[in-house]
Amino acid sequence: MISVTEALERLFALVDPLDSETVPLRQARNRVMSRPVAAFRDQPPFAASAMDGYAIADDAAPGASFRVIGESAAGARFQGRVGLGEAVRIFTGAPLPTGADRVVIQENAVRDGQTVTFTERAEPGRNIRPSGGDFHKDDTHFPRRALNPADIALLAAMGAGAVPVTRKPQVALIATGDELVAPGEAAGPDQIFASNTYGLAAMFEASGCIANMVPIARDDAASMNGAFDLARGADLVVTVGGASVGDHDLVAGIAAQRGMVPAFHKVAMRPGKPLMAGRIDGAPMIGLPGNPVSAMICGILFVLPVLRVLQGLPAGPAPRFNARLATEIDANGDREHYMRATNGADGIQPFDRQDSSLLRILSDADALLVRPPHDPPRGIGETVECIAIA
Ligand SMILES: Nc1nc2c(c(=O)[nH]1)N[C@H]1C(S)=C(S)[C@@H](COP(=O)(O)OP(=O)(O)OC[C@H]3O[C@@H](n4cnc5c(N)ncnc54)[C@H](O)[C@@H]3O)O[C@H]1N2
Ligand code: MOO
Repeated sequence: MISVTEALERLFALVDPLDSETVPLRQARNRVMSRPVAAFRDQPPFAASAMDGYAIADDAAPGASFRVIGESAAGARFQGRVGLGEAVRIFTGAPLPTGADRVVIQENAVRDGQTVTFTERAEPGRNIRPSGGDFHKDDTHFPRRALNPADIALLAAMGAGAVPVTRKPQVALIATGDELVAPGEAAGPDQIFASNTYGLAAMFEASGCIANMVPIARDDAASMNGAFDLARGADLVVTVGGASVGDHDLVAGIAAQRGMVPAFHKVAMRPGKPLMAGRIDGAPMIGLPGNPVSAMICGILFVLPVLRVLQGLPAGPAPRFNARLATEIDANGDREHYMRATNGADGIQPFDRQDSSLLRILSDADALLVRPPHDPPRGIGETVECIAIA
C-alpha cells in the first residue's frame, strides 16, 4: 500500500490545468483567474478629498478667514485654481482643486455666507487621497485562489468588465450499488438512501466545479458500463463504492476492461483504504470507497486538491494547522488515521466513535485530527496536526 502523500503525487501526475475562458465580472466569483488582469487607470485617478470640508492652499490658522470661491463634488470638479486665502467647498471623493494642498473637515469650520474660518490647523496633505494611492495603471491582479468578494471589488475598481478564468471542471459522479435508492424515492427493506454522491456534489460545487450525478449504477457490468458511458466527456470521473474486495465490488474490474490505466489501488489510510485512481476514457478517474465517511474524507483529501490543479492552482495537500490535544489518545496503527474531531477552546477533541459509516459524527466535526502511521500514544496538551473541514 502506498502512502497518502504518494497517492496524491500520482494523482497530480494524472491531471493538467483546463483551458481558459472569459466571463463577465458578475460571474467571476469563486472562479480562478487564468492570467493577470491589468488596471485600466490609476485609482484614484486624481488626488481626491477623503472628507467633506474645505480645500485650501495655505495654513488654516484658527481665526483666519478664507473666501469660498466654488465647490468640488464627486463627479464634478472645481474648474478654477485655489489661491492663498481662498477655499473651495469639497466633498468626499471629489477631485482636489488645482492649487489646494489640504482639506479641513467641516466639523472644524465655521461658515458665514461666502466666508469660512477654521477652528483647527491642517498640515499639508491632510485628508487627501493621492492619485494612484490604491493602485496604478497597469498594476496587475492575479490571486492564486478562487476569487472572493474582495477580489471582485478590486477587479471592478481596476475597470475589468470581464475576467479570464479557467474553465469550470466538469465532474461526473457515479454511485454504485444494488442497495442504493435516491433520497426522496421509496426505499425497499434492504435498500438505503444514496448519500455519498450528494455530499460530494455539494463539496465539488462549493469549490467551483460542475458536478454531474449520473444515474446510480447497479452491481453488474452492463449497468456500470452504461454509467461510464454517460460519464464520457467529463474532466474527472469519480466513482463511489464497489472499490473493495467483495464479490459485488466491480469497479476496478470493469474499469480495467474499459482500458483504465491504473495509477494505484489501496492507500495506507483510515478511512479510505480501498481508494483507486487512473485514467479512463481519456479522463482522470478516482474510485472512492463506498463507506460514506470514507468517501467524503477522500473527497477532501484527494478530489479537492485535484480539482484545484484542474482549475490552474498549485498542486498541494489539504492545508493543516496545529492544535493542542484536549484528551489522551492511544497509539495509532500502520495506516494514517484521519479522525473526526471538534476544535474548541480546550483543544482538539476526537470523537469516541470513528466508524466510517457514521455521517452524523462527520456533520458534528469541524476538523480531522491526523495521526501519522505508528504514532505513539499522545497526552493532553501535545501538539497534533489537523485539517479544517467545516
Ligand atoms: N474483506 C474486506 N472487506 C472490506 C475491506 C477490506 O479491506 N477487506 N475494506 C473495508 C473498507 S475500509 C471500506 S471503506 C469498504 C469500502 O468498500 P467499497 O468501496 O467496495 O464500498 P461498498 O461495498 O460498495 O459500500 C460500502 C458501504 O457503503 C455504502 N455505500 C456505498 N455507496 C454509497 C452511497 N453512494 N451512498 C451511501 N452509502 C453508500 C454501502 O451500502 C455499504 O454499506 O469496504 C470494507 N470492506
Ligand atoms: O476506508 Mo474504510 O474507510 O477504512 O471504512
